Amino acid sequence: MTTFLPLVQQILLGLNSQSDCMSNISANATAVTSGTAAAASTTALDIPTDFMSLFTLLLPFSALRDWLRLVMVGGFIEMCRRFVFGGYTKLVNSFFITASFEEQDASYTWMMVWLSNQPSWGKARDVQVCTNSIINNAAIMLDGADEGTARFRSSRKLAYLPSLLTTYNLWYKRRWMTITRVQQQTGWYGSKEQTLYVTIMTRDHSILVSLLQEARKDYLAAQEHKMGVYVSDTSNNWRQVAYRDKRSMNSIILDSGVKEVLVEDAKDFLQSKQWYAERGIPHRRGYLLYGAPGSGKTSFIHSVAGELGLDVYIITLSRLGLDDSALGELVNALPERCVALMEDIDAAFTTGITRDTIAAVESQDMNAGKSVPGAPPAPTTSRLSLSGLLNALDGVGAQEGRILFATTNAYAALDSALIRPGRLDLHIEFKLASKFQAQQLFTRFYLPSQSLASTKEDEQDNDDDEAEDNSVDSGYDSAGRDGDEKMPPSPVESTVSSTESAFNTTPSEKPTYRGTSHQSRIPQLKRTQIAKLAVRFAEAIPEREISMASLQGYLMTYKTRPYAAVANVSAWLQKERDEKVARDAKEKKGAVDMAATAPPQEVVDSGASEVLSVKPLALGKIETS
Ligand SMILES: Nc1ncnc2c1ncn2[C@@H]1O[C@H](COP(=O)(O)OP(=O)(O)OP(=O)(O)O)[C@@H](O)[C@H]1O
Repeated sequence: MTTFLPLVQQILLGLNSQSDCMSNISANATAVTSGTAAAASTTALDIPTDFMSLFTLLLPFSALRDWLRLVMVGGFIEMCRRFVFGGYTKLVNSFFITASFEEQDASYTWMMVWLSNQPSWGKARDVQVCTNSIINNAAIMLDGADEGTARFRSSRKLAYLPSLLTTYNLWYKRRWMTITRVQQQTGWYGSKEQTLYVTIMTRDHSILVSLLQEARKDYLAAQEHKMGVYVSDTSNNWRQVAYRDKRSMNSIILDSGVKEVLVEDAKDFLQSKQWYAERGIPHRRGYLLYGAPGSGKTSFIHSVAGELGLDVYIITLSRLGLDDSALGELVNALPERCVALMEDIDAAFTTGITRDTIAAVESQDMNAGKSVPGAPPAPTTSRLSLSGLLNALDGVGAQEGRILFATTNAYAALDSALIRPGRLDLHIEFKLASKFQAQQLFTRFYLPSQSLASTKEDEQDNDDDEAEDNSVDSGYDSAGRDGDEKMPPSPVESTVSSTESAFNTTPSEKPTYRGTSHQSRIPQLKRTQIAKLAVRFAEAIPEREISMASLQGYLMTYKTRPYAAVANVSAWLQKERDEKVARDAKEKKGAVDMAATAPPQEVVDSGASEVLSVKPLALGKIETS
């Protein structure tokens, strides 16, 4: 500012003197020529109109010259500075390799797992502490040894994360390495994305490759008993939302052969990439699991994914904002080997209709062979079209190597194009529980945990068959004998405090209880006893009338009382039937009331009946019966 002031002053002074001079000349000329106004106006101030004349006008001012010199010298110095620093940065960078890991990409989690395995990272002095359960599995765990206390309390595990904007120094294969985590606003609903930058001092790319391989290996090792569950967010990116323990295949009880067929088929598919490529067949496989609600479709899919060691990507067709192109993008972004899961695939195109009404329409349709009034409305508000879904499943961009599982409770309502081989190759029906399933469920439910893993018969089982028929649940055999057997198990009621029982009793002494203890109720049954009870339980269960989920729910109320479970099952079944009759009557009445208030409706023509008609069984269809 101080540089400019003298310059401005000089320019103003110069202009004033020029203008004074001009006025004098003008005044003289006026006097000589008797002062015509026209003459005065023609001799106006000579204002420069181009750059050169402006430059010539300004050049005589010394301050301006100094200023120009300053600008040139300053510019030159700045140019040199940039050149030197730019060259230096380039030189330094040429000795480093930098990799960035976006939060929504799986590699970010790999790096977190890898970090958690680095001893030096555990000693970091500036960390972000986090209780997010997903990251917990991928960062330093603080309370891993605290499992015992966590069992009885709602507990969140603690983990260290690299602090934002802090640079950490580590050594990898004797190379210096820095790690920085930054967070940026993405602009969508204020959402933020995190990026991890890893810089390694090396010119050798194989070091980075080996780091990535190591990180992936660590991740897979950590995942051995776990399974990642991903869903798409509003920005249409896949996000890991859960990290679940794998569900054992043995815990799913289906009619014999069903599990084996599907698992063998899926394993064979994963190993046949070359076979598909040689024959020009897209390397994709689709399974449709259909049938009664609560028959184990979802549980089975999770179990299969665990068995195959694949993550599950849940595609929610009814997600807000999901249209054809978004679905296409999502499917294209699936990793090569994964399980994609579309639950209730029928619901994406039938709005305002419940499962029961679909089932009712199905049964009506199957009986009559044609459509009836009250058929489900045509797709209306969904932004997803059937053709969009079909394209996503097998369009050119559809990911190779993925296994698709779709579930539905309304098989007959599905379009034949959707369920044709190539899109959904194998159709498996899940029915209501058979006697066989009920028996297996009972057995698994009451077997002690250690026996669940073993397939061998307990060798000591044979000796106490006699006592079995006269037995009652052990809880009632002791203190709680007089208790109400229909009541679900109650929590521990003891006059002995937990501390007392833990520290003041010797192994020979047993704590004395006044009430009934949950602990004392746990039945100590042999396999043969359980097997006999299971047979009696299954005898009471009608074939294909109750879902496995309902049976499981019933057994849960008799968690530690197998004898009571068997004794009360008939009463429970009767209650279930009565409730169902009441529900059906209520629904029927609702439907009649609706029909009475609705405007007259035309009978749907054969076009609609095509959609609802029962489809011929596609190739590879399996029924669990
Ligand atoms: N065949 C089965 N074997 C073992 N458990 C089962 C079986 N079927 C259902 N269950 C139990 O019932 C519950 C519900 O099962 P699941 O959600 O898998 O049923 P679904 O067929 O997917 O139901 P929906 O069609 O309503 O989604 C789960 O807790 C599961 O453990």
